[in-house]
Amino acid sequence: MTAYALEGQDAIAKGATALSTKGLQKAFGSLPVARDIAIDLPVGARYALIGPNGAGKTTLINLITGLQQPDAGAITLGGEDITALAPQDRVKRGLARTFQINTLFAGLNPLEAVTLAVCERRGIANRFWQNIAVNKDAIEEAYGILEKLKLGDVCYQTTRELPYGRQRLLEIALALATQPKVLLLDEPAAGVPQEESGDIFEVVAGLSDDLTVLFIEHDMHIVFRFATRIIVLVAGAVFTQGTPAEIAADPGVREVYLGKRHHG
Ligand SMILES: Nc1ncnc2c1ncn2[C@@H]1O[C@H](COP(=O)(O)OP(=O)(O)OP(=O)(O)O)[C@@H](O)[C@H]1O
Repeated sequence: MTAYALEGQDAIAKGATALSTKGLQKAFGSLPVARDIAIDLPVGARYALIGPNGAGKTTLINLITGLQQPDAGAITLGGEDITALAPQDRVKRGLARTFQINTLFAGLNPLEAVTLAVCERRGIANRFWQNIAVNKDAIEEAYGILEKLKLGDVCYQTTRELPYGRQRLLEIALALATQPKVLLLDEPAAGVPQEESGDIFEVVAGLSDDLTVLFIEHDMHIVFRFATRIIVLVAGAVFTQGTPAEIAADPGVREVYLGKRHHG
């Protein structure tokens, strides 16, 4: 076996599909919210998922992460079928999403919070409070993540005192502590002043080429600036997908947004 093949067992090869869904179906009572959804995200993608309110964007993320179970269809991560796995087992295999920082993390500083998340991944979280010195490697890894997220300069400040945009970046840092291959971001700049939301996406765009990112965003300026490809969801189904230029020129997409315009 070549060295490349050995590496490939753990890393998803470049040019390969990182995440895909096939025939994904979900209904809440009589309301179908996922209708035969088939998407493929190649390794290193920076894809946007857009669509009018209630189109089913968050539901699709919930189905992919395992927070909700599909009625039919399959989800594969790096070629492995993960449809039946619990959310935490999907995280272990390299699927991460962001969550709003909880009150525990708000009282810590970013270095403590991300170190704790790194220790959790390494299975040494119970030692975290006992002897910080034994966690030197974890602290270094956490600091490296914070630097990537441009949070190195505030790593000792209490999280709840950080500007909101920086708290949102910390949420991404916490997700990166799980060493994901695929990162799902549901409106990562929500609540951040519009002039600062580009900074968050700038940081996301600059993350490793090996990391695959799918983000939901309502601000079309941001979507067209940062997405390499756009998937348009309407009424639970993929309406169309394409490059930003293709989507911008698509009269059908324009109609969806102008006809039912809620955002940007
Ligand atoms: N747990 C649930 N039970 C019943 N209906 C739900 C549930 N979650 C979502 N829905 C409904 O499913 C539809 C899709 O919701 P979803 O949040 O996935 O849309 P969205 O595209 O993310 O919307 P938005 O842009 O407003 O966040 C909506 O009509 C919503 O009211």
